[in-house]
Amino acid sequence: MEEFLQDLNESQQQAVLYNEGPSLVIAGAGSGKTRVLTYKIAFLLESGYAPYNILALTFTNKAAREMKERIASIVGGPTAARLWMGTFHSIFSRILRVNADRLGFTSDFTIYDTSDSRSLLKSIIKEKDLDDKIYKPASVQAIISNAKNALITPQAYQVNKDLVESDERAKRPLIKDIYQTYWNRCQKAGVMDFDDLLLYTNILFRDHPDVLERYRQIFRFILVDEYQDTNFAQHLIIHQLSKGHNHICVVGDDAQSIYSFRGANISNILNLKSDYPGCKTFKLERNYRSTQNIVRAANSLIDKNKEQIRKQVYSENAVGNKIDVLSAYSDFEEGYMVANRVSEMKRLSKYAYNDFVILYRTNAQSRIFEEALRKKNIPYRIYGGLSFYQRKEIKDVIAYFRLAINPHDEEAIKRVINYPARGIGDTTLGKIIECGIHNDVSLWQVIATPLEYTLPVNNGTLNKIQKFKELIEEFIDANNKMNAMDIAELIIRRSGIFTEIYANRSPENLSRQENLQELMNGIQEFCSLRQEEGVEEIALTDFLAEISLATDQDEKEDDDSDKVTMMTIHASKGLEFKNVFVVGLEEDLFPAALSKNSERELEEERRLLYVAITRAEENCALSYAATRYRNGQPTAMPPSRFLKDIDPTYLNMPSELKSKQNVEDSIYSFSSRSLGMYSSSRSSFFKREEPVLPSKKQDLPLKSYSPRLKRLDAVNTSSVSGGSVSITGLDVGARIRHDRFGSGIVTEISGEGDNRKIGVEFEQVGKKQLLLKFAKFTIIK
Ligand SMILES: Nc1ncnc2c1ncn2[C@@H]1O[C@H](COP(=O)(O)OP(=O)(O)OP(=O)(O)O)[C@@H](O)[C@H]1O
Ligand SMILES: [Mg+2]
Repeated sequence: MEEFLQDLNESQQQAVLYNEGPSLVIAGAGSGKTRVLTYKIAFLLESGYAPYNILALTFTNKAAREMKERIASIVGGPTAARLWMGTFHSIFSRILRVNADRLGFTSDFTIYDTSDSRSLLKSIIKEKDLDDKIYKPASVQAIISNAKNALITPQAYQVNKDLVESDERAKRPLIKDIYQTYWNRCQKAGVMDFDDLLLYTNILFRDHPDVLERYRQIFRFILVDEYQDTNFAQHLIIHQLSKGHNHICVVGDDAQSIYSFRGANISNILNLKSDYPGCKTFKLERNYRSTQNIVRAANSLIDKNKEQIRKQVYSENAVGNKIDVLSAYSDFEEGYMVANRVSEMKRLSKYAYNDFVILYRTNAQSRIFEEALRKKNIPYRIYGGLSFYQRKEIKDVIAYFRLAINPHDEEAIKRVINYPARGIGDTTLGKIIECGIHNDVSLWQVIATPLEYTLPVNNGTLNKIQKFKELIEEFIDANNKMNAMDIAELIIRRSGIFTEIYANRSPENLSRQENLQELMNGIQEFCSLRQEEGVEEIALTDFLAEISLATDQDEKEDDDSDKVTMMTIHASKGLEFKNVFVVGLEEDLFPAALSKNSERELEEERRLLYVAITRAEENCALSYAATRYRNGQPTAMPPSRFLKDIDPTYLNMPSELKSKQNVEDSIYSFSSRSLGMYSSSRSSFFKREEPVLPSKKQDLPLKSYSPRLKRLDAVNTSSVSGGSVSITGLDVGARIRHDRFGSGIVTEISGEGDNRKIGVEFEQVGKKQLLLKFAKFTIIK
């Protein structure tokens, strides 16, 4: 047996070694499922599979990168680099680009994020003169998204009796028309939304058997992590691709299925056996992550769910501390309690800030913790929320980027046709849209040839439209000739955004300037990484493809400085931290108010808490507040029913819950007393401040959003760039430290001038060629 398999226990080894047919590893949290998948890939490579014949799908890009690094340390970097490894969306968008013509798209299609899709739906609802209180854009979006994930196209939707009748009962009979219009508009604009990436992949494979056959030949072995959160569209893609060879291994935990609102279907894993006859199941029972108390507490919680595959999970780690239940009078106090604990634990133990995570049910809860941590000077980072690429000034610039690549992109046109202001108002835009619909062409076609489509505007307006058209054409032209960095700068300057944002130094503009700078840093970093690997010309398209598919967890991945992490529980899937705070354990928040009507949804909320608790290695605390500001009002919040689902043997309950014997009693007493207590009996230490409205983005400390900026600064001061300085001590045999690849030994130096390269054998990622002109590293003596 390969030596590296010694890192696994016996049941894990069996799962890795089994190779005679489809297999499923189903096991509780922290039992090494991801580890099994990682080692299985390494094992397949060692047994002769070529890396480009292995497809491995993960839930986030970050997870893919981490897995790749681990595999690289076993089989070497270059081999690991050639694996097909990534999220469903990133892998299948690559495949769609290559085969776009089969679907009536070009390979330059752009991608609508959730807010672009919502904005298009809003326009459509308005154009159709529908009431947006009945046809709520968010609900319509969810219905269309569900339909797409169930592989129901608009044509199929029209004739699907169940769906049509259900819409009629809900007095929204025109959803089917909205869906059809939305579909046509995306096609005209040459864009795909996130759900389309999966839907079109399915259509591609269904309608083009030769393409399916080609990818079946390529993907000789398929592995999927977190299978419990796949939806029907993903499940089917995998099923199609693995048919024939049946070389497939999926891992998952039904108790951690938490994405049903995105169409994830727990039955995909429960019914795997019927889809893959002969599928062999492996169970892993030993948890390596957490203390015994944490594992037992989590087991006792999930035990209350009816729908589940029963599992034994045990830990042989230390018994550990009980889970602390922290009771606060208010959300504000909850923030302080957690912040105080963090500093105390850090002071008393060996912990770094990185060892702490605060997990919440909804993004909005982060503000109160930010405030408390900031006051105590505790550094933190937030994942998710208003992501960097969702900020206005960034979306504006990216809209121009998108137009340089695909001028038909409707949402991008709408966003910037009059930004910065160029006298093309809403009325004119309305006419352009109408004209496009009337002639069945894209907005860009109308803009490019307004006379051909008899756009009803005066000559002054025609002139302005002409100027906008010339601007975009200039960008398209430049995009064909320039690299990503230069075209980005050209766009920012020529579009007028630069003048707009650098017009003055108002605090708002300063923050926008920093964001623009940060965007440029991001592009620069993206380019230098590729250049170091020898890719000379990096196109804007490559950068855009990369950022269009970022997930909540991916955003700040480069920031490895010492900070407390905050994120939603959804984003924490698969991760682990020494100390975990799960906050806001209150009725109507966790479980969420809407989930309380159905047992099924309540079970999903319970699984969510199971996921949260099982992120903890050493300590876990659960907190709740008796009152919370909601919709600008202090609102009484009874403690969550889930607190009583956990076996009290593993909990340190606050005395008020203990004395009442059970939480249920206290649910009632809490609601009646809490408001009075809120104002009268608070200690002065937790002085209440004015209720604060959700913080504006510029209130947030910029640093927590600027890991790239920081990183680049760090690189500039501590390392050398081979192109501009003559480097003494850089010889074959020299030891260097590279910012990203870690340390390694120079094995060769070749080339002249701009083409001068070094070959480096890195400890972690194996051999790499670096172009000296771009490479950034330090020579270690
Ligand atoms: N055989 C083993 N020996 C030592 N450590 C192990 C072993 N198996 C797993 N671990 C460690 O236990 C932790 C949990 O493993 P892993 O993340 O693979 O679990 P998982 O089942 O994927 O968890 P989750 O359900 O949360 O995704 C990791 O830190 C991993 O390195
Ligand atoms: Mg895992």
